[in-house]
Amino acid sequence: QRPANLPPGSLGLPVIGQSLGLLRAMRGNTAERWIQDRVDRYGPVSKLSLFGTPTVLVTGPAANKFVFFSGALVMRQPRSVRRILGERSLLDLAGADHKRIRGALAEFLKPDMLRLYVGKIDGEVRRHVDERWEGRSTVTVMPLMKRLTFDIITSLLFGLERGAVRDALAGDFEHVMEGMWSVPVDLPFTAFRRSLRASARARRLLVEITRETKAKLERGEATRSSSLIACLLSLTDDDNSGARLLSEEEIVDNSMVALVAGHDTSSILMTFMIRHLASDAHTGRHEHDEVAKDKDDDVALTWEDLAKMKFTWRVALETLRVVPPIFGNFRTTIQDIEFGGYTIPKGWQVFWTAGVTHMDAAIFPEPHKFNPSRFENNQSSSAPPCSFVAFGGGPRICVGMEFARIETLVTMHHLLRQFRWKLCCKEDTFARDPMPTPLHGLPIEIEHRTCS
Ligand code: HEM
Repeated sequence: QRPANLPPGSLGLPVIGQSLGLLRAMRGNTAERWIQDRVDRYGPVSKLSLFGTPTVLVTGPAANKFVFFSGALVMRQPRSVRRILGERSLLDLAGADHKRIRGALAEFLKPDMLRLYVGKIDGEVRRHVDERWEGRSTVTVMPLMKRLTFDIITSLLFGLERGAVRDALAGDFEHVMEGMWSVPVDLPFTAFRRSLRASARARRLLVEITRETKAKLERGEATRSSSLIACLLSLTDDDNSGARLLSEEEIVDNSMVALVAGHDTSSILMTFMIRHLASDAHTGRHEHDEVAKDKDDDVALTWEDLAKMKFTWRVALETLRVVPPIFGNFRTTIQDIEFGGYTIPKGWQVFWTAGVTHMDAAIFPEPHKFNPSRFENNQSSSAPPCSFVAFGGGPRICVGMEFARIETLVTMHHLLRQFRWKLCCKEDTFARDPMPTPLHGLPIEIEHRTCS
């Protein structure tokens, strides 16, 4: 029996609910408006039905905090995501199981390791600029940034260097994302079918890599810290039997998540930064010229150099505020739970989104104005907790946040030092598919800059 004090709103049509309305709004880039309209109509807590499950939409910092910290909510991906990425990744684990896999990922993303990555990322970015930007008058930013971030993550976390295998995997991952948020019916010509097929090919390759890595570990030719897969293979059960904790399937599922989470988000951040910087108003080129002043051109950036790029990181944070790559995400209740004076029944989804909070004028004055200085002093200290949620929050806050900072700063350094650019399209719009995708992939005209 349903509790009497359910949140206001309607569950809409059976199965479909409001899914098509939301997906249409995302493609038309009016999803923030769509959410705001619901908030205006029903308040910050309302019920609806998304992707086949009754759902409660919650907005605002207090709601974000509730979602990120409540022990009665677990992360559970929509069926489409689970079919594509796998059922056994950390995204669908809770408690100690989640902590253990997250710990393995965090081992590769902790400051000691990140410090070592800067030089390698610098090398990938330089090669990318030489091969794909140099000598051209126009480039299309979004596919280039996707490829760059994919190459960075595969080489650093999976030890997969340039060549035919990496090219094939990159091709598959272009399709993997397509059907992630869709009605999960496997029919010909649908984005969902294309995603499933691409995911199956990518998984076969990851199985091969896992087996090779296992053999290398057994022969003593690799160690736990050789790659993320080696680390996942080295996790053992708590009972000291030395038994491997994760099956091959679990290793592949978690690798799929790391690959998707580790490249698709930061590529969007860089794409939208390049879009904002086209107007030249916020480039902060000066700090990059200062960093370069004391170095030979062919010497790689260091961790210490990145610490001097404070303004550029503020531009990144402001870009993430205005266009958060992750629109929002779902949790599932494991018991009836109270929030905002309403009951959310056990088994319902809770849907948090970033946009409404990021555009709240009470937290971010003049929210439509692009103003990186609002992130001076570590974000405005007067803002309530969980106001800036582009990286989520609580125990599931993005584990790759610092990694994203490093690759973004290295990339922007080389682009800002070497080029000026302007947008080719007069109409400067984007759709969410489900990630923000600028019109035509953001073609820009570039010209070489004479560096000081
Ligand atoms: C600008 C870049 C990035 C953005 C905006 C971003 C955003 C997010 C957000 C919002 C979440 C939390 C989702 C939720 O709580 O519902 C998350 C989680 C996660 N992110 Fe990122 N991310 C970025 C880069 C990365 C990178 C580079 C990696 C890997 C190297 C990564 C790996 C992950 C993983 C594995 C999780 C799941 C953590 C968990 O459930 O414990 N992300 N990210």
